[in-house]
Amino acid sequence: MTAKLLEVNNLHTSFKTEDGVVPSVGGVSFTVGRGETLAIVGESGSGKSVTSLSIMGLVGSPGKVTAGEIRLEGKDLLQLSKREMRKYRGNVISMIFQEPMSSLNPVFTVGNQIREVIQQHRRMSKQEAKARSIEMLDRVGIPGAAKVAGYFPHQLSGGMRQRVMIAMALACQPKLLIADEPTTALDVTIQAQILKLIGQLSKEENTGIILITHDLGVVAEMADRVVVMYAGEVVEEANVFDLFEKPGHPYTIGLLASLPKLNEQRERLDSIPGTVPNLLRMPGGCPFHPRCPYAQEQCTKVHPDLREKASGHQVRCLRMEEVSP
Ligand SMILES: Nc1ncnc2c1ncn2[C@@H]1O[C@H](COP(=O)(O)OP(=O)(O)OP(=O)(O)O)[C@@H](O)[C@H]1O
Repeated sequence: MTAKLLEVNNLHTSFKTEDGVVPSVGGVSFTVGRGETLAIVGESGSGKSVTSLSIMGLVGSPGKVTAGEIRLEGKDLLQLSKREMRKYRGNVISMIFQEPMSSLNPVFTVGNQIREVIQQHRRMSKQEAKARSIEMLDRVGIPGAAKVAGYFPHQLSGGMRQRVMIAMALACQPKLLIADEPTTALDVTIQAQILKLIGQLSKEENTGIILITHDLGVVAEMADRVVVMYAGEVVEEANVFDLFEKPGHPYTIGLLASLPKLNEQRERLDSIPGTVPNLLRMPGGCPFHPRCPYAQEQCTKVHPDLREKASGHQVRCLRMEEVSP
């Protein structure tokens, strides 16, 4: 059997702070296949971004990956030198961030910035790389790509800047694309266009995608499989249909209840009471128990393992058998 495109095994990433060591990611495992879209969902602070930065090799001091494996086509990225990792980034693995303005350089034209990425990783003349950058701008649906290549980032709208970021991220045909809240900063119609574009380009190139979002509507639209994170751990993993139809973790059920449904008029949406725990002062037992309507005494004492609910569907809950949506 050939290795999965990406295998993350028991990843631990923590930050040293004045108050103590923050265990942001505490033993996360998942896989992404070629051409597959895996969504990682969870409230703010659940560890989604730190997981993706760990994969990119971009966790900076005071953060550190302290244990685990991140295998891309079988090769453990955590064993690569900084120099080797730079060859992977932007090339084999790319990332699209929420706010393109913070990733684009304001003093260079967008065409130059895409060309630079291409030339960093491919043996191409300046002319060839320039042509490729215009071709990429065209592919992401930017009208008048040759002209726009000469624009500076501030001359473009938010949606156009995000298209430029996608063009840049895909210019070297990465095998894995990490999209961290790629559309949160955009208005709803542009969001839909950008998501469609990412989906379409990944299908054409068989790119694996990790989509990080707290928007379950986006998950339903885009994902093949879903990982739900809570307090730095995976609490549920399932294919997108099972997750929506037969959620097994009370936290997932809470997230789904906060999703507006079509043809349903409600005064206000349900949200999960309470907040994500402070990782420095985690409650004993199951980290979700203080907010969980199913919690019993055992939940305050025993930390649950992931268990199989059905084939390909895992849940980290002691009371999984009693939980129903
Ligand atoms: N530089 C840092 N120093 C200390 N703690 C950090 C740092 N970066 C992240 N953390 C902590 O790691 C935890 C996980 O953060 P992360 O950004 O991965 O969450 P997230 O699920 O992506 O949230 P969001 O949706 O808000 O981006 C948080 O408790 C956060 O406070």
